Parts: sequence; C-alpha cells; structure tokens
Amino acid sequence: MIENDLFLRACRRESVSRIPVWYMRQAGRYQPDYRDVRKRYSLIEICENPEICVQVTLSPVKQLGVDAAILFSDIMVPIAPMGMPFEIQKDRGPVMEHPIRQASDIERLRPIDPESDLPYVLETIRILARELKVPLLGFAGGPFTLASYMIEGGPSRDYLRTKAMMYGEPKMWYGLMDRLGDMVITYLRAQIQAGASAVQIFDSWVGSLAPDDYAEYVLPTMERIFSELADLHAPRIYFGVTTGELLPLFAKAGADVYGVDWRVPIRTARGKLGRNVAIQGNLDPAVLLAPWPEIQRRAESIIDMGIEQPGFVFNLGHGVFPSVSGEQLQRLTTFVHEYSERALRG
Ligand SMILES: Cc1c2[nH]c(c1CCC(=O)O)Cc1[nH]c(c(CCC(=O)O)c1C)Cc1[nH]c(c(CCC(=O)O)c1C)Cc1[nH]c(c(C)c1CCC(=O)O)C2
Repeated sequence: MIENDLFLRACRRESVSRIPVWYMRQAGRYQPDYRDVRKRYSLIEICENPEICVQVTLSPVKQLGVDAAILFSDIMVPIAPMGMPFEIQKDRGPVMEHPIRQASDIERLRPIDPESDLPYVLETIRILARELKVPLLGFAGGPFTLASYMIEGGPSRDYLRTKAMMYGEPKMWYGLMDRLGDMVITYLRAQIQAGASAVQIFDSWVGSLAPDDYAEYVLPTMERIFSELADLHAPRIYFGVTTGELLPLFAKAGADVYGVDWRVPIRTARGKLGRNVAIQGNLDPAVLLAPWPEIQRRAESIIDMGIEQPGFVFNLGHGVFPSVSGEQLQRLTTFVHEYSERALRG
C-alpha cells in the first residue's frame, strides 16, 4: 500500500511538500549485502527468484529512504524469451552468443508472453506492490539500446554494426524496431498490470545518434510505445545519456517525464522539452566521490532549478556505480528532502 506518493505526484506535475528522490541502479555492487547475495547467485538467478529479487529491490529503499523502488532486473531479461540467449559478463555487461547478422536472425525473433515467459518478474512485482510503502517503478530497455547489444554482441563504444544496419539495411532495421517495440509495449503493460505504478525506458545509448537519424530510425517506435501505454495512466519516463541535442525530438515521443544526464542543465532541458512534462535528474554520479560540501553545493543548484516549475524528481544523471559510498547516498537523500522542503516553503 503506497503511503508516500510524492514521486507519482511529481511525475504528474502536481504540488509536492518536498522533492522526491531515487537513484538509477540503486541496488547493486556498492551495497555490501548485494555483494553477499552475488557471491551465491548470478544476476539472472537473482532476477529469476522472486523471494531474493524482492529483498534486493527493497534493500536500497530501506537503507537510503528513497521515494521510489525500481524493480531489480536488467534490460536484457526479455531478450532471451524472444529467442536470443545472452549472458551478463562481470564488469562488462550483456554478451550475446549469436548476434544479429542477417534478416533471418530478425525474422525468427518471437513475441513474448510475460505470464508464461517471465512469470518470476510478474510474481516479484506482485509481492513488491503488496509490501512497498513507496511506488514501484518497472522498466525496459529502449529499442535502440537493446538493438545495440543484439547486433554488436556486447557493449560497444561506436555502435558501428548497429549503425551500418540502420543506415544501410533500413528494411532489416525497421523489422527489428517493430519487434522490439512490440516487446517493450507487451512487457511494460504486463509490469503495470502486475503492480508497477510507473515505468521507465532506459535508452542509455541512443545519444550516439544525430537528431535527424533519431527522428527517422527510432522516434516512430518510441511514439508508438508511449502511445500504447497511455491508457494505463501510469507515469511513463524516458531516459537517455548524452541526449541534449535530441531533447526537442524526445518531447515528441510522448513520455510524461524525461530523465536527463549532467551534461544538460535542468533549466536548459526544460527549454528544449517544453513546459508540459516533468524532468528527472541530473547529478553526475562521479560527484558522489567528492567531499560532502561539493556534493551539497551541486545538489542545491540542481534543486534550485528543479523547483522553478512543478514536475521535478531528483536523480543522478546515470546509474550508481560500485565505488559509491552508501553513506553518501543516504546523506544526499536526506539533504534533498530537507533542502527542498525549506526551499518550497519559501
Ligand atoms: C545499459 C543497461 C544494462 N542494464 C540496464 C541498463 C540501463 C541502465 C544504465 O544505463 O545503467 C538496466 C539495469 N540493470 C540493472 C539495473 C538495476 C536496477 C536496480 O537499481 O535495482 C538496471 C536499471 C541490474 C544490473 N545489471 C548489471 C549489473 C552489474 C552488477 C552485477 O553484475 O551484479 C546490475 C546491478 C549488468 C549490466 N547490465 C547492463 C550493463 C551495461 C551491465 C554491466 C555494467 C555494470 O557492471 O554495472 C545492461
């Protein structure tokens, strides 16, 4: 039962008494108890075991006092039931056994049925929805970001194979975008119907595209995804990294909230996105390694810009990383609550 709905109110641009805060990748290796669990289970085994997955999802909420939980999973989880096995390699990320190389690799991709393909994800969400006092975020990867792993075969810096297909084999590319768009719609609808109160699309690597190419090759699929999720009335968040030049096009995708990284100031992001959406972000996670006064100074500046208009959620500009101190995150969470409460009182 949700008792603290600040996050949902901010996503809907309603008035709040203080700014809600959560952190991307708030569950992970910076936590000693997460590292203990990972000694016994792989990441995928955690995701496939509702009892463990619930505890991993709950632990940062209890430890940090954040205003939202995010389902512990990975963007690659629904790719396996589409017919593409993968593994998560330590300190590297997702690696595909047989990356996409030809049209038949795309044609053989299957639609997912979350209840039969991913029952453990929906069971985890149902348990969390009963136990949590703050909203639960579900999530999926963005089609471009997912395609980059499926085509490159693993993490990439320049996405050469992905872009070669996008620019040179548009029929194949749109066939892949259509299938991944269908999967994201089906997967997020199932997460919301199981109990997620909001959803986020992590399109982490889409910032590698030029605006015209994003508009041509990716935006139509994003418009379809957000439009197909509208009737469920769960806030839809769209996040990417290095997306400053894409934001005017991001605004056309139809999300309710846009997550931005530290490269674009909140005020500038609002200018590019327009006034009728909420903003989430955008502390550079590396700042968490600086002394507390520097963290506080930057958090104040972000909050001062965030509260200039209704619809602001404090977050990092990308995920928490392993060497971050849990104590600093705890201190930052308390600071955001206290500083924003005073600032909003005027
Ligand atoms: C690009 C991406 C992936 N997965 C995800 C993204 C988008 C978010 C982002 O951009 O950071 C999404 C994701 N994956 C994971 C989360 C955590 C959710 C939560 O906070 O509970 C989230 C939000 C678990 C995970 N997924 C992964 C970890 C790493 C720790 C581990 O292997 O246990 C976690 C906590 C593995 C993974 N998975 C992926 C990569 C690149 C890696 C390796 C990077 C790393 O090692 O941190 C793909």
